[in-house]
Amino acid sequence: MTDALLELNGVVAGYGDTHIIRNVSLKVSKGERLAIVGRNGVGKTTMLATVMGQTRQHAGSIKLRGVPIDGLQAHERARRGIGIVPQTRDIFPSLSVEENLIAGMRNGSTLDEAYDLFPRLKERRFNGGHQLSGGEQQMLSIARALLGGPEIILLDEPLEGLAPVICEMLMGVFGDLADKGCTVVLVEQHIGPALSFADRVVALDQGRIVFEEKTAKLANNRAELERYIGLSAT
Ligand SMILES: Nc1ncnc2c1ncn2[C@@H]1O[C@H](COP(=O)(O)OP(=O)(O)OP(=O)(O)O)[C@@H](O)[C@H]1O
Repeated sequence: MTDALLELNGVVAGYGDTHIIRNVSLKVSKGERLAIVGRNGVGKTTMLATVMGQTRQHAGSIKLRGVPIDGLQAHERARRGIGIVPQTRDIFPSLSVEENLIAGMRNGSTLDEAYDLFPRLKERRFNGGHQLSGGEQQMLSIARALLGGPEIILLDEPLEGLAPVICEMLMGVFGDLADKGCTVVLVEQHIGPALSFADRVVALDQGRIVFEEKTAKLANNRAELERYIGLSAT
């Protein structure tokens, strides 16, 4: 038995024969808010994709609630409770907002859940995905993932390219989700919001975890974290 909701042990993964994720071991507890940070190209997206079963896993194991999920297809992992909001958002441009949402529905979820969360999507429900602003597309991608009823949600740079007011609103939504017991893994370049949101931060460099700390205890080693991410943590 394990108290980790998600557990990676010695995971090596990449695309084809390449090794991008190198010997990563990480436990994520139920209800935890985890931030994953790191410079461009260090493997953050690949790590989330590996959890989702979208890369080639060369070694190690991934468990959800103590049960190995290695070898499962992405849709099977989704059915077991892992949701992802990819950096590319991956909405269907030719479908309406409502059709995009219906594509993500599972477990008796309703459209109203999405519309209560993002009233803007209700106003735009008959518009095509391609007609949405960047912020609306991100709302749609998040709402669609949530309609799958995930127990853990992986968010890949959800604030990228969005106006500050939208970023603030989305961070509020992620906070509410976590307060309701959903485990949230947030990959973020905006280190300030990531650290205010998270209970724990992990930094990646060249596919390895090089730093791990509870955010409440960061005061003493924040400079070390900043060295790894190469950004001012503001
Ligand atoms: N589909 C792919 N096929 C082959 N290599 C890939 C693929 N996607 C990413 N890579 C490579 O994997 C490495 C890690 O990329 P990844 O996107 O995981 O990094 P990241 O930390 O998320 O970067 P960013 O912050 O820019 O999104 C990079 O060298 C990238 O070129």
